Amino acid sequence: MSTPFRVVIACGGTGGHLFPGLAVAETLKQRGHEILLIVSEKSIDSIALKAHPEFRAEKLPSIGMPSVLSPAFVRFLRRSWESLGHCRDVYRRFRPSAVLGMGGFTSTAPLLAGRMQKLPTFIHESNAIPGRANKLAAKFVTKVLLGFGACAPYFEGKPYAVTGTPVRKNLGGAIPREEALAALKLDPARKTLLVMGGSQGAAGLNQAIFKCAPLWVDQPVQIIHLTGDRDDRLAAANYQREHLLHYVAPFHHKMEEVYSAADLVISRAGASSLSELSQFGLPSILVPYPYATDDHQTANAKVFIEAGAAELVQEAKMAPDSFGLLVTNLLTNDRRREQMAAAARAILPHDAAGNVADEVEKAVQEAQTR
Ligand SMILES: CC(=O)N[C@H]1[C@@H](OP(=O)(O)OP(=O)(O)OC[C@H]2O[C@@H](n3ccc(=O)[nH]c3=O)[C@H](O)[C@@H]2O)O[C@H](CO)[C@@H](O)[C@@H]1O
Repeated sequence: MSTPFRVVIACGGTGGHLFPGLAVAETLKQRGHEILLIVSEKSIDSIALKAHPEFRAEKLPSIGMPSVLSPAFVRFLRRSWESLGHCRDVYRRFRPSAVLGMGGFTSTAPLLAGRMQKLPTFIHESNAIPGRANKLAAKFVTKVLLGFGACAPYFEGKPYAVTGTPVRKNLGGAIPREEALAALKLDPARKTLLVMGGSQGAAGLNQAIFKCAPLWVDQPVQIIHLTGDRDDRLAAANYQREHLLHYVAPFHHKMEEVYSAADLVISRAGASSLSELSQFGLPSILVPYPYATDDHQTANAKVFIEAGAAELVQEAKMAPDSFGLLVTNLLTNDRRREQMAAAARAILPHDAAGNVADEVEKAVQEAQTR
């Protein structure tokens, strides 16, 4: 246990930065440290923070970096400069001992201000291909923390540690399968297929699954489909017509229920989803979001494929017959699913939030004894 100190965590802009950042904040707070969150002016940040009144937070006017040739680039520079000044003011009062940036351009000014004060500074990159803001910040931070070891070559020559991507704390642990199925009003005698997009669903994936559904009708299969905002009614109507037992929701809050009920998962390959599949030890078929920056979801998925934890299917190649057959083959092959589940469990470091907190504590202790 280290002497309490103050940490800035810059984690605004998207759920992908916010939720892992909040998980680290909770862990550091439990260890007695004081936290200041720096977020963006976006509404998602304010909504997420409402659930965490225990943390102080500052908002920054940073925006994403446009092309250097775009007229918006001047505005970007002005806002970044204002953000840097604001961070320096805030640090004068808060007196942090370390700064952690979870990615995105809301992190850049806080990290730079930390660097100017010669504090230990960290970025966390949750994807297998880094985002632009992290590539830029890597040039001046003390250490890079990674969700996937596969990302390390992008930060050549830089000290790094593979911590995993922190999973939000309000995600409970596994519950007994029967209990989870009862909560979802599903049948314990059937195999359960869980279909999920990212935090906002996945329209393309939904359509592809609807086309496959008729193939599973005569089998002891049921489906949990988390559709996102738009397709829930369509999904329920589809499965009713096919007489396929189902639980459909646009968004499910108690993800531990659906993970504990599932025998096989069809999912996008976002960093948090993959961390959770590893934590719950679930076999999966990964269908990367085709328009993700630099196709980073395919790179994320490949980590699972190479470890034998998942199958990869690109959305454009999701032909109903072959995809339906792949699902059936996996659902009827218990041994293969068990092997995939064991591989999923072993693939990522668990307690990622604890690992990130350890790195921060270690660096602050070193800085204090110097
Ligand atoms: C489309 C896109 O570019 N997505 C990116 C976005 O993640 P995005 O937020 O889309 O996806 P993630 O897989 O990282 O996270 C999804 C989260 O939503 C939760 N969930 C989902 C469905 C539901 O009904 N209930 C629920 O709680 C999951 O438990 C998980 O915690 O940022 C990630 C981190 O940079 C990237 O890896 C993703 O590629």
